[in-house]
Amino acid sequence: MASSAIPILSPPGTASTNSTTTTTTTTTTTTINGGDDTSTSMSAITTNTFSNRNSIGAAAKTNASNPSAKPVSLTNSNKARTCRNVVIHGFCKYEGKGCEFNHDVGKSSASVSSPEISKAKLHVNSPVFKPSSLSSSSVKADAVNAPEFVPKGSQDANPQPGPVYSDPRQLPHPYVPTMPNNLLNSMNNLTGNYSQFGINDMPMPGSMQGSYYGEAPVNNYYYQGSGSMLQQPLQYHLYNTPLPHVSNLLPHQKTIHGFFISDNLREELHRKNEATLQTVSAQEYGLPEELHEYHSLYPLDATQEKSTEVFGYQSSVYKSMCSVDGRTYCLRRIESFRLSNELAMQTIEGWRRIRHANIVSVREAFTSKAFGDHSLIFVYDYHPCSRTLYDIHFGPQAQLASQVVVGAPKNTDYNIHERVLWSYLIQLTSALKKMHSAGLAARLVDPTKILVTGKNRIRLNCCGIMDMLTFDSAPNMTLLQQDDILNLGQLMLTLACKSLTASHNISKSVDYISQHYSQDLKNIILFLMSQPGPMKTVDQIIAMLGSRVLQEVNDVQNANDVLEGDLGRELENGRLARLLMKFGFINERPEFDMDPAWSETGDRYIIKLFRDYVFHQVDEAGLPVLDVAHVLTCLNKLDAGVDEKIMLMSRDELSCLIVSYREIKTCIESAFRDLSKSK
Ligand SMILES: Nc1ncnc2c1ncn2[C@@H]1O[C@H](COP(=O)(O)OP(=O)(O)OP(=O)(O)O)[C@@H](O)[C@H]1O
Repeated sequence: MASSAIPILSPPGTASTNSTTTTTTTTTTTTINGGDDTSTSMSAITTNTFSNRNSIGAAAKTNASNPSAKPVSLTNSNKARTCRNVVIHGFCKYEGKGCEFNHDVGKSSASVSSPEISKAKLHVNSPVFKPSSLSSSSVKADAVNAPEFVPKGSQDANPQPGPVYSDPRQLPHPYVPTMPNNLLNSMNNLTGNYSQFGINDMPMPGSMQGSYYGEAPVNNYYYQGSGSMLQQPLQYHLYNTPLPHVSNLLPHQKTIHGFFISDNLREELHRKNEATLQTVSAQEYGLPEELHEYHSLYPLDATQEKSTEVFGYQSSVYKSMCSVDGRTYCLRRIESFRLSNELAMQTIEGWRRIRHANIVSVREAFTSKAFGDHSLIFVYDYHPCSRTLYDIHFGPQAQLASQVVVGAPKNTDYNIHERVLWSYLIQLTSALKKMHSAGLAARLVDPTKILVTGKNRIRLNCCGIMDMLTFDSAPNMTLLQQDDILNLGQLMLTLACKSLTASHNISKSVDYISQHYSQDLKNIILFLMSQPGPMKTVDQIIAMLGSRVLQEVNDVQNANDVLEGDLGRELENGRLARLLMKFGFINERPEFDMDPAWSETGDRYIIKLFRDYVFHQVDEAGLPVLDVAHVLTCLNKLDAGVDEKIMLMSRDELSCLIVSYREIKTCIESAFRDLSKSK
């Protein structure tokens, strides 16, 4: 969608009402409930006809000034009055078929130029008429069952010919949808584009359905038609950010984006869902169909190259689905490793108990021959779309960025921002604290084994692997914990200097840090890398972090507030979704309680008319009006049960009801209660 800024006239009370009193002066009003419309919750107005079904938003007049209004019968005196259909729509389809009003508007210049007509433009967002004298309590059933008006003499075999408009300017303004043209166009475009995404167009079966080997299906997606579609498209960009020329709205106006979570977050969540659901053909990729309790393996390694640097063995990583709990996990396979001592398996138990925000949780470990060799498999929590710290700061993209800024002055984009470095340090220290307190050691504080699972959000990965791989050598845990601290220092040095070889020349690296970062950061890195004398502990690091921890807590809480705001907006949408579900349960239900007409009678009839009002409006050409803002506004008002009144029109255009959102809400609740009681 190129642009989806929809100015919405809100809040309800601020809408102008000038068109409401002027469009209704010729309406023949019939008050259903004995004429006592001050105590009537809903007025049913029966007119000779309202053409252009559901072009609602025009106001209807109730006889508010006359509380004891009685039904008015049509008499010959009406011949002197201009037919309202002609006034609103330019023609009356009952003209010559019994409609008694005057259709000879062409000769009456007053009726053409009257303010009545100029203000009678029907409009989805037109403010609705809110009669001051009508109270709203509940809808009387007899209002719904009120007899429909049938014009006298409609069966007349010799209808009088009505006036013919020779000059189109005499016709009143046609209905103009309120949706901005650009939105309408973009919606049309979208519809067109999505029609291209038929299953037949996607040559995916049996092949990888993702962008795993960087074949850039994303480009295909954005440049549709320029290549084959490899990826099931997601509606990431269904709501683009508003274009500048439509985003300068008045304070009381809202864009469509105001109703939903931010684009970035929505896209990120979509991407994560997509990544979690991606599959490949096991046969094609030489993967086992099943591995212990896991199936649907999907390789996560970005390259085919397998290094033995970290573990001493080749390893590979897969996403997979657990057949026991249906969840997605990450499997790390240590290839060609034969477990000689069964006791080594017990080392994983300590790790299974660790739950920490900066540690990728370990689920279990097992051996398998499913790959045709002796493999050791570790199962971890799966974090979709995560990348390693190495990828982010030393991967091809980061290198490209560094080339641009070679020789750049202090604190340019080339260096990692100091606040990010402190954040990493605090998170990793927190993870180490948890492990060391549990008598464990990370043993892998390495940029390739630290996952970045969100913005500056890191987690230590691959915990427990080294314990099992080196079980026989019975390593000393105290020394391993000292190594963790040393490795943390080296990692920070590497990141601060943005160089993988920073630890080869420590004095030069420290010089670089003192030039580009604060004294505090340099001191803490030096402490981490210093020889233990006698022993360094994580608590000492925490003491040195000092007030930086407070800064981190503040940042985290701010981020939390933003997410809570987004959650709040989705909560609103959740309410609307529930309303729509209730509509679905009630509307067009073929039968309930032995009554085939249940969904068409009583309260349900009003609900049906309201559904038409919200979703089935048409413009003057009979084309559907697809105004998302109108739908959202109506549903929000319905959910809130506001007293604002709207006019609902029957599909045969012979009768209409004036009813408040509060009353419709009561109808829905009552109908839904009936349905749920029947269970
Ligand atoms: N728990 C996990 N959840 C989700 N994705 C993961 C998880 N662990 C690893 N990955 C993904 O798998 C990819 C490969 O991980 P791996 O640890 O093998 O990194 P690597 O850089 O390839 O290291 P090595 O050179 O040792 O193979 C990572 O980039 C990451 O996207």
